[in-house]
Amino acid sequence: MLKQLLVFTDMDGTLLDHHDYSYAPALNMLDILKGRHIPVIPTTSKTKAELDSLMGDLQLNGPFIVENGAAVYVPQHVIQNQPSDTLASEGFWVKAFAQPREHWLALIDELAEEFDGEFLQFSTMSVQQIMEHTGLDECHAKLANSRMYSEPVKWIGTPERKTQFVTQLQQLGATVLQGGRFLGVSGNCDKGQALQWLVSAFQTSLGHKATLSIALGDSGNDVAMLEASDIAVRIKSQPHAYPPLTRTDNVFDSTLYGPSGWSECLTKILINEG
Ligand SMILES: O=C(O)[C@@H](COP(=O)(O)O)O[C@H]1O[C@H](CO)[C@@H](O)[C@H](O)[C@H]1O
Repeated sequence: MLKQLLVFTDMDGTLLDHHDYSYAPALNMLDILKGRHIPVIPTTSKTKAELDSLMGDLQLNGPFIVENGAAVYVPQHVIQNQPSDTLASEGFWVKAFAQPREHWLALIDELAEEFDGEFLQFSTMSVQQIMEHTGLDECHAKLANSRMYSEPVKWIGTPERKTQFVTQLQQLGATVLQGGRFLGVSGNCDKGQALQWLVSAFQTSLGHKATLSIALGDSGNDVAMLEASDIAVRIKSQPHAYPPLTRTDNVFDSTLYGPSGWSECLTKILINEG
């Protein structure tokens, strides 16, 4: 194989089942990718704390992208020379793209009165409420609320008011991305910018060897990385339609849901790419 394949994968609804967060149907493909030294790079709205736990479960030890592209974590054993614009922290090179969570909480507060009773947000929800709205257990609900750069918002008002809420947040300088369950409120960052930064860091560290990036996702917050990758895979979702893309080349749509669709499409791509 001439090119280094890189797999950027969304978590909820993609590698993990939307409802029970199982990745069992993807285990065989994860093994195949590991055997072929193809990095699987979680690219998610989840937090560093959640990823610290999930990376071990998935037996992954490479880079990952958190909070909808707000930060990229690259283990120092993967890329030895420090990429520019990164900080060194606990064995990682960390590239941050967004301001801290407190900044976005203050913006949301500015709209709290006008949209009173129309949304919930992690920072004011109890652990029990986060568990109810996510289906996560207590430990994982706490990890999900251990955020550095972004705030998940659960919209409970009408679709029209939601559009007004999002527009006002954008006017205040926020980027708002729709996940499977929540709106992610953060800065000028997305999974696509983070993917591009990491591909470039890999290329530099590999002596400018060609790469082939494959992105897999199911929701609105995956659109930027699906547009930015060499190959885009849209994973079929029970709660919503495939995310709309402007590109039409090198796009695969899974016929199966979540991690089953993930394995289905990667099997086809690996056959094509040899
Ligand atoms: O917005 C959502 O529905 C998900 C989306 O996560 P992905 O970007 O699909 O991995 O993320 C939020 O909810 C998860 C639990 O359902 C939490 O684990 C995440 O921290 C939170 O951002």
